[in-house]
Amino acid sequence: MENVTVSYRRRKALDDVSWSIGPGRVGLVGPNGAGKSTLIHCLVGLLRVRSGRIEFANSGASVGFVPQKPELPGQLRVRETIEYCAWLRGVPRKATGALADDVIESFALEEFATSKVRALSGGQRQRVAIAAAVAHRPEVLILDEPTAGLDPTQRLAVRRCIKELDSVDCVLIATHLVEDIEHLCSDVGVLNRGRLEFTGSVDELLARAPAADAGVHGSAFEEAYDAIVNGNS
Ligand SMILES: Nc1ncnc2c1ncn2[C@@H]1O[C@H](COP(=O)(O)OP(=O)(O)OP(=O)(O)O)[C@@H](O)[C@H]1O
Repeated sequence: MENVTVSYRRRKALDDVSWSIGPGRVGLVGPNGAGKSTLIHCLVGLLRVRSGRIEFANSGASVGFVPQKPELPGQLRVRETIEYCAWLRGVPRKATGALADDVIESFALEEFATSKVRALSGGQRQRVAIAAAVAHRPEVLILDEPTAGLDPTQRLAVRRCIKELDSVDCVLIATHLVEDIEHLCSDVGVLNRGRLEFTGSVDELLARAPAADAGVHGSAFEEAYDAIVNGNS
């Protein structure tokens, strides 16, 4: 993305953001209201970019998206849901079954495959939402807060699924949880008040942690993040 600015009324939610994202798993962090969802909505086409531009390396790239609160049809069974989502993304009906079986296996969803979505726990539902978003084999996957509100065991299960996404060239993960970034991402962008204040590898971000107090109040990642967002050093 290049020089992307988005305003709601006159207030800038994204302010001249330029970022070359991926390949690999890339994190997007920032405080509440920093503009993370706005940036994601621009990438997936839910918001029209009127100032600046967004381009994918492969111009016909298919993009999968799991929003902050994925809405899945509760009355459908897990396998049907995944097939239905693949079909919605243009997969021919006769090919959806095999693709659903593939993701059900790689996400270890076999035991829920015939359960109705409304009977699933939050973590199970999130895994199904990710499986449904990748069944059509997109090159890019965008996840908005994929582990929010989950208990530690469910969080681990969701992270395991994200790590299984070998076929996806680039996964962008917006999250409040620094552990998600530490465990999943090689690169990270820090958004603050609409401005991209840091982009680089997780190691480069860690190098921003102030030496004093290291590890006393939080992890090195949290200290580095705080130094960037609040100028604390
Ligand atoms: N539809 C809208 N109309 C007006 N202002 C909006 C709208 N959507 C977002 N905003 C404002 O734009 C700014 C960025 O919001 P955004 O939701 O992108 O941030 P965020 O980083 O995703 O926040 P959070 O972490 O709380 O989800 C905020 O100040 C928000 O109040």
